[in-house]
Amino acid sequence: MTNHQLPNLKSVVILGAGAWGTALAKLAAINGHQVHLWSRSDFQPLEKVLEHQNAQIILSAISMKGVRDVASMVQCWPLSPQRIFVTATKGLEPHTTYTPSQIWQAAFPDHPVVVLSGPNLSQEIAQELPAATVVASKNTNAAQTVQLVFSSSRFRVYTNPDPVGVELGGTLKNVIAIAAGVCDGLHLGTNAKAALVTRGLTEMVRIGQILGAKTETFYGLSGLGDLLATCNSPLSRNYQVGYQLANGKTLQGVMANLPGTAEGVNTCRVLMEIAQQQGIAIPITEQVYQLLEGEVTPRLALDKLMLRDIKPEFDNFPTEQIW
Ligand SMILES: NC(=O)C1=CN([C@@H]2O[C@H](COP(=O)(O)OP(=O)(O)OC[C@H]3O[C@@H](n4cnc5c(N)ncnc54)[C@H](O)[C@@H]3O)[C@@H](O)[C@H]2O)C=CC1
Ligand SMILES: O=C(CO)COP(=O)(O)O
Repeated sequence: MTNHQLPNLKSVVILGAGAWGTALAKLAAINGHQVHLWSRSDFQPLEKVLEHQNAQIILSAISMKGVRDVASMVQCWPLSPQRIFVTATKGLEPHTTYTPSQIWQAAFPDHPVVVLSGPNLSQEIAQELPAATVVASKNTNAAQTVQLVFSSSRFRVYTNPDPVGVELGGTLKNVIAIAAGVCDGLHLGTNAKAALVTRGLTEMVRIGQILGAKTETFYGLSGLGDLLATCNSPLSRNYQVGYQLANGKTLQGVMANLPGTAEGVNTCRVLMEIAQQQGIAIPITEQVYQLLEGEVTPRLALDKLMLRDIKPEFDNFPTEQIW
């Protein structure tokens, strides 16, 4: 499929007019689609927007803390099952440990749900710098429809059949990005950063396997790709949290001045719940958690990671096949 087909223009409602919702609205509008960007401060109530707009695609770029409330609000309005939901949120719900797409799918069991996630720092996309992303769904037609809506010469969109894996890549890397910010804030060097990001990816795969993701997905754009972008850019709010903590700021002080949402802070807490329930080792996440809770200093967190028991690099390495 190419994105040079005759335009099949859609009506798109984007929920959440933060940095990411606004950038995505611009991408769809540039392609000629009819876009309504809704936020809770909109002069029109949500039900009026859904009624008047007759949206074929409803995309949520709401931060994690608001997803369930907004999904409940949308549920109050009758929608035919052809309407496609797209979720672009990168987070996990506390206690239920649901991903955003699981919340949308539970609220709308008869509708296709598509996850949109990738290395997509919104400021770069708003400047029309080139980027790529992934749209993932169990419903291939729905994923391809969303692919066409957003694809352009500036935004390359791939499909993927593993929505949980794509969603978790974007969510789990936020915690590693906080650690990467600490690493840079402490000026630990390139070797340390490479080790941290690589072991971070191992940790993401380990959690993903427990939560039903396909391992291969973590080596694609929505996993490794987003990990590299977020761990290497001061544009990332999660990276900024770590960087500023390493420079002696308090979490409260950092969060008060942060432009927008750093989902990694809450995701880290949810991951600790999952690790305790499932008995899996997530040492980097654990140190980020202790740092966020004020239980360790950045330097002590580093020492605790470096002085863990020595072990093989991989848990189940098939040595006989290698030698
Ligand atoms: N900014 C970025 O570069 C990217 C962000 N994301 C993800 O997209 C999500 C949103 O991020 P941003 O737009 O940057 O955050 P933001 O903080 O700029 O915007 C969040 C939006 O959610 C809305 N919201 C929160 N709770 C709500 C509620 N209860 N009811 C109605 N609206 C509510 C806010 O009003 C705001 O419009 C996050 O999960 C983030 O991880 C994903 C890719 C890129
Ligand atoms: O997810 C993002 C880039 O893909 C945005 O990262 P931050 O939320 O850390 O700014």
